[in-house]
Amino acid sequence: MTQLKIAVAGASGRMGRMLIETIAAAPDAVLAGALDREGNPFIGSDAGAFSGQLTGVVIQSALDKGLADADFLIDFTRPEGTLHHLEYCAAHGIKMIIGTTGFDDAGKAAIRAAAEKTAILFAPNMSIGVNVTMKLLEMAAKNFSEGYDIEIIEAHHRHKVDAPSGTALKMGEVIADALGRDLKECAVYGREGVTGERDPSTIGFATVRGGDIVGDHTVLFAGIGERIEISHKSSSRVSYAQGSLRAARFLADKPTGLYDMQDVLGLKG
Ligand SMILES: NC(=O)C1=CN([C@@H]2O[C@H](COP(=O)(O)OP(=O)(O)OC[C@H]3O[C@@H](n4cnc5c(N)ncnc54)[C@H](OP(=O)(O)O)[C@@H]3O)[C@@H](O)[C@H]2O)C=CC1
Ligand SMILES: O=C(O)C1=N[C@H](C(=O)O)C[C@H](O)C1
Repeated sequence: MTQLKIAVAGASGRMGRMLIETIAAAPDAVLAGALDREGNPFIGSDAGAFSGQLTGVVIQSALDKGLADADFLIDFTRPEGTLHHLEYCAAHGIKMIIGTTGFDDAGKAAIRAAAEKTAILFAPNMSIGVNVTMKLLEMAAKNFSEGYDIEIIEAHHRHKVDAPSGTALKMGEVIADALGRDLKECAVYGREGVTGERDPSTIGFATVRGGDIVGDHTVLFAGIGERIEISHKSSSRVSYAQGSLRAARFLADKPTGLYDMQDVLGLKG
């Protein structure tokens, strides 16, 4: 069996650690490198030290060392980190699975441009459950286009730095597209003070941050006499890591191009 040679960026982070454990347990993948940024206290440590299962792969800050043996980079870091790695991967034909959230429009454009040089899978949520939920939302939105107010509520752990979550924003885009609206024009991010009555053409977002919540998303369609809630709740980061490995398998025979988890799951169209 050909082994997928995968490096992990943000190796000491919450997702990095989970990815390293998941790769170690996968029969068709091998950890081929580990990255963290300069100054990170774990540079020079074995990437498996957190789980007590040594990998023989040392966490590096230099991209040429950390990526020397890798065909794939799985990146769950921060936008500035991912964009730095992106340039190197595009130049060296290393395929990327990008889970980082919080990109601005210029960051997203850089990812699109890099996908002309290498294969990239970019998704704000790698879990199978969330991506199937996206499809349910598309179907629901088409049927609740009149008379239902749409609100997206998300909750995450106290360490999360971006809001609303990338998943909530993607849910908003899927719903807006299904309704023929532009999310940039109809999104309302939080409310305070005398807001006036709700504009029915808007899609509202509410953010909760606290404790160790892994990631909860609910879309509320509130009508007269009834309301419908479509929810997904993550109880472990393992679903994101397993989805990322599935994404690497999907990219294995793709030389270039930009994909998302809907492509992996055959849910497009
Ligand atoms: N798509 C998906 O399915 C999921 C996406 N995410 C997203 O993944 C990202 C990471 O989440 P999480 O693991 O919880 O975060 P953590 O803060 O736990 O980990 C981030 C890692 O990236 C490193 N890092 C931070 N800034 C840079 C940089 N500029 N260059 C290189 N490395 C950097 C950190 O190093 P240091 O400690 O030195 O700062 C750390 O090792 C977030 O954007 C989150 O929203 C999370 C879960 C699922
Ligand atoms: O930061 C997190 O933890 C998560 N981030 C992603 C997002 O912003 O949607 C995915 C997941 O919800 C966990």
